[in-house]
Amino acid sequence: MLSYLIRQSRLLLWAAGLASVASGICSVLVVAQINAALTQDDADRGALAWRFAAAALGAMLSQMVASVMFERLSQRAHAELRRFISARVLAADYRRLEELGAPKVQSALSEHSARVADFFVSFPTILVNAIIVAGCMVYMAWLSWSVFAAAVVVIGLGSLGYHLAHLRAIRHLDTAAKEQDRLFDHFRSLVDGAKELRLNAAKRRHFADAVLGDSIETVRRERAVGMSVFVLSASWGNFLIYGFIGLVLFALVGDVPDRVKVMTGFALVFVYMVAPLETLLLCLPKANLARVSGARIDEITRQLERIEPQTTLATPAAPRTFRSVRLSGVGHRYFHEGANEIFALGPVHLSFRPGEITFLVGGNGSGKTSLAKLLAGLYRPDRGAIVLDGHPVGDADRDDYRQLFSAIFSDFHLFEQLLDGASPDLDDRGNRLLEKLLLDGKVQVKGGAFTTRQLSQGQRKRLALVVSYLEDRPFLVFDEWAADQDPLFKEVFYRELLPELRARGKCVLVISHDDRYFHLADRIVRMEDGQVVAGGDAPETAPENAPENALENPAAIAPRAEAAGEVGARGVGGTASAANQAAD
Ligand SMILES: Nc1ncnc2c1ncn2[C@@H]1O[C@H](COP(=O)(O)OP(=O)(O)OP(=O)(O)O)[C@@H](O)[C@H]1O
Repeated sequence: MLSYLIRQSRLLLWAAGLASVASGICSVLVVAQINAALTQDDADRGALAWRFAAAALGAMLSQMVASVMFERLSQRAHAELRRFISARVLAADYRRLEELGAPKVQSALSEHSARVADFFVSFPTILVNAIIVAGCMVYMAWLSWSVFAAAVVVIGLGSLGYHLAHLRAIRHLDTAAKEQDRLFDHFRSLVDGAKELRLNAAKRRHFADAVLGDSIETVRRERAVGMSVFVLSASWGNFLIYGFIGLVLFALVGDVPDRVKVMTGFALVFVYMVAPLETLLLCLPKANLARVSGARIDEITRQLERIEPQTTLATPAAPRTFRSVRLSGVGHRYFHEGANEIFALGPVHLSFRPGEITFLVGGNGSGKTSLAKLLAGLYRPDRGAIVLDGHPVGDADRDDYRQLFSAIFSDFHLFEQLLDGASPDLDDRGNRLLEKLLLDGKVQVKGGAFTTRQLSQGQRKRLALVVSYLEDRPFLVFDEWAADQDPLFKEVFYRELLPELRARGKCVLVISHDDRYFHLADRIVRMEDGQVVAGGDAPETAPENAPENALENPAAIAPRAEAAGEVGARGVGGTASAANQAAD
């Protein structure tokens, strides 16, 4: 990731790097002028003063340019990373995203990207100080080769110690980065579970001490150990420098010519070099943290690798239609790592056609929502195929296929904006629907956005229904939509809205536990333990040669529902309407 960003900003990085090099060189020149002024009696002091002033000015200007450029690089890297991760998340296979979980994505978007961006801010510090140290070395070599050779040995030893320490530190920083993803999950629980934590003091204490506390502590401990190792190795480097100054002053500089100049030069250079070297050694861990974070982002985004190309349909595309959607032996498996068990859904054989209302019923955990996700193309089938108008839906066209659907799952999300592209009558249509759903006193659509989302759960679900209506897709999926509605609105939903959708030719899949309304369905599909036990197509009647519109042959459907013991399961069209009237 880091190398990708570096490649992306190569030009700017080069320019900023050159400015840093210039700043480093100017700083060394300043020291050289100081040394000359201190030790050369016969020097032209006027020329020396000019050179000193030029070097100081050059150091300041190049430092300014480099810092501004690196700041821009850092901001650009941060934005680039956020765009890159968001794009990966948007394009990711939904199931993979579900498996990865929100906290990891959150931590990649926030902390890890901030660390990587930080690297670009610390980069000039590293570069400038590295140049100063290198320049000082060159100056020392110019003063005396033999002493310089000794300096190289000392610095070599320091670097070796630093490298060994570095390997150890990285291990701890890695552990901290992984634990931090879990910590983000706990942070979410702090807010999402606020009610539960307030209602149960023992649970709150356990969460604070054992769960959240442990996680915070692990991150603290691992990061503290990792960073301490770095800091200790920096101090070891410092000690080597002081040792070396002593060695030069009291042992190495023998009777060389210009003894005073060499000794003063070395002492001056070393004292001058201590601060940059120290900064360098302290900044390197930041670069390593950035590397660890970059690797973590890589790992997270690799798991989000896109499998399917995204649709090229423009957002306000005309609503598509379909003649039939058939699940032909489709199946999906969840592997539960902790419990080491598998939940297997299917193989399911089911057909859907426009103008048909199907109720999907069954006990908790029987697989209704999973089947709805499979049907809507959110999950790739592990087996079998989804056949749209006689053509199997593959990876290449699954995103297109999904555009047939509008779904309200129980964990639905309400966006503030309707996100339906600019449409002059969007507000009007939205407000008319709000009126129809008795929400006009609470919320309005203005400028393509809801004026508020601070509503009760049932009201929020009605807002989601408004969004669904506005999307005007041919296939609607309602996952226990009515569960949070009051009896009055349940009536409106089952007896008015659903028939109205059917009359408009919509295909509707309703997941429901409201058995008093089951008789209003055209067909009831029952699930048990991941299998369709009633209302599905028989595998042998599923193939392509089944009548394209089974609605023309309601008898083909009704007996299956009845066979499943669904009291009141009806045929479709006129039959259902008559049944409804009778029930009313
Ligand atoms: N995101 C998931 N990750 C792993 N396993 C899952 C996931 N969602 C569901 N499952 C598994 O699939 C089974 C069926 O879940 P599903 O939500 O499809 O049932 P459901 O019939 O809709 O239940 P309910 O009526 O309670 O909403 C669950 O028992 C669970 O083991």
